[in-house]
Amino acid sequence: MADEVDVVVIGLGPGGEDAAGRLADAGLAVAAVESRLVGGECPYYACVPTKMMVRASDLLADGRRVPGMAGDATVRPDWSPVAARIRDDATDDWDDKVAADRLTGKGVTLVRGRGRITGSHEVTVGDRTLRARRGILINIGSEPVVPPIDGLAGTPYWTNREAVRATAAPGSLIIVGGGFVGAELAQVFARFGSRVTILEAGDRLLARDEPESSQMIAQVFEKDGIKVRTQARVDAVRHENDAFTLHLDGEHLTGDRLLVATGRRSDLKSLGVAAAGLDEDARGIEVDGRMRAAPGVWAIGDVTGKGQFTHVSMYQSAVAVRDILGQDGPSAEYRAVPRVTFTDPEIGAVGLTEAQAREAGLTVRTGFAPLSAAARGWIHKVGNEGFVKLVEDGERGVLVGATTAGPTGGEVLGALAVAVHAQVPTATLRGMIYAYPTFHRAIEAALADLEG
Ligand SMILES: Cc1cc2nc3c(=O)[nH]c(=O)nc-3n(C[C@H](O)[C@H](O)[C@H](O)COP(=O)(O)OP(=O)(O)OC[C@H]3O[C@@H](n4cnc5c(N)ncnc54)[C@H](O)[C@@H]3O)c2cc1C
Ligand SMILES: NC(=O)c1ccc[n+]([C@@H]2O[C@H](COP(=O)([O-])OP(=O)(O)OC[C@H]3O[C@@H](n4cnc5c(N)ncnc54)[C@H](O)[C@@H]3O)[C@@H](O)[C@H]2O)c1
Repeated sequence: MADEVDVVVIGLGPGGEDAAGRLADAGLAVAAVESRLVGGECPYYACVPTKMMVRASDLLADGRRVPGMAGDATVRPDWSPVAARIRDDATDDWDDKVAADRLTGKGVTLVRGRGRITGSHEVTVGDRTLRARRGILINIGSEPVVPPIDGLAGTPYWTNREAVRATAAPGSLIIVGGGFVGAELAQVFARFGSRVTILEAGDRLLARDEPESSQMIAQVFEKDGIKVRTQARVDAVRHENDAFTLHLDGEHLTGDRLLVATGRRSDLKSLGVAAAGLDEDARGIEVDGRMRAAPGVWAIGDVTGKGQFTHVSMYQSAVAVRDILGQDGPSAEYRAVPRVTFTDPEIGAVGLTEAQAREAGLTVRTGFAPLSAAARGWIHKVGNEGFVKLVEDGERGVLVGATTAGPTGGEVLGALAVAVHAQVPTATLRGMIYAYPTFHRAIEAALADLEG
């Protein structure tokens, strides 16, 4: 006999965990199905542990910046406190008891195992069938993509999941993929002493960002001793005698560890979405402004393709919960999705890049200001790489995108995320007072550049 509830949540990433709790708080009977860890990728394998790594590598970098600025310092990297902090503070040794108890404490029925949609309003987990009176909320997230490179599958390569469990910084590390994961982890391990090489198939690092961001990070990485090869095509991978050998472009490259960071995808087939009337061969699940994917089916998080970020998953959770509870509220809006690459310097970005704005047919005007030319950048001196770039819809006189790169680029982004979200006229932004001497004062200089 089937267990009857109001809502079945499949997958407990940040959004699914949040939604299950909120729906239970609202008095609904909720079953939440999770095959791995309650909380999903972010707390155990992604955002939190990698940002602990970043924090540690930033400390090393600042220590190395002391000479010539503040005296002498000798920096001797040691990975063990980083590994211990990730194991003990961030992940409880990859044990989700605290999160699971928190959820069941709200009255949610936690069902461990892989959920499969087996009919309208029906989910099967092992030999258990769950019937959802109101519907199913899908939050299955995404899995690392592993490219079909000859020999790779049989080797002990890392994805982010193994990288965060590292107990030592490898002597040498080859990273395939120069996007978010590749860039953040390349710098972390390089600053802990690993010889790092990035192999990127495209023609630049961080290809989703402005070309100026790619150019800046390439220069920073060169100073960090990171080797970058773009337009790299790995033909084969071998693992012998504890070392990886990669064959590419007629050469070979060896390394102690290999990190595959080539993007992520969602497995719709094994979820059985066809039983809910959805296309199982699609890249993701299409949702409307209320997160509805089909009658009685909602989806949130990476699987929706609206930005693979925890804040998007959480934002969509609130929208889906409102709709499931029959409450009114604004529909989802993605005009101002913020994103931060936590390299040093950080690269904050929101909305459209210049190229995307042009592709959208807008009359684009841009403004650019390097941080080094701003008083705070000059004061900061070593480590002051960065800039502010603004993308304006010239016809409407509002910003549609912005990039803030610099020592606190992710924080400076806040101001411009508000501007893009609220469509604040650039004339109004120009009339503001920007505190002296802050990094965000470079916004004023970029606005002046935009005016020409
Ligand atoms: C290395 C790395 C660093 C990142 N850093 C950041 C960052 O700094 N900031 C940021 O905003 N984002 C970051 N991200 C992205 C972020 O981790 C994800 O966007 C975020 O986890 C949201 O994903 P989600 O809610 O879609 O689900 P996920 O976190 O992917 O969780 C989905 C859950 O569903 C479960 N599941 C899947 N299928 C089934 C099934 N059939 N039955 C039962 N359970 C199932 C999985 O086990 C998993 O626990 C990072 C990602 C990576 C890889
Ligand atoms: N700070 C953050 O918010 C943060 C940090 C890490 C990850 N994330 C999220 O996780 C997602 C996944 O990150 P990611 O870095 O894996 O993906 P990504 O899409 O950012 O980058 C993948 C890169 O791999 C390259 N690539 C693909 N196949 C290749 C091949 N065979 N050889 C060489 N290069 C190849 C691509 O050209 C691309 O540049 C991101 O989309 C992001 O949303 C966010």
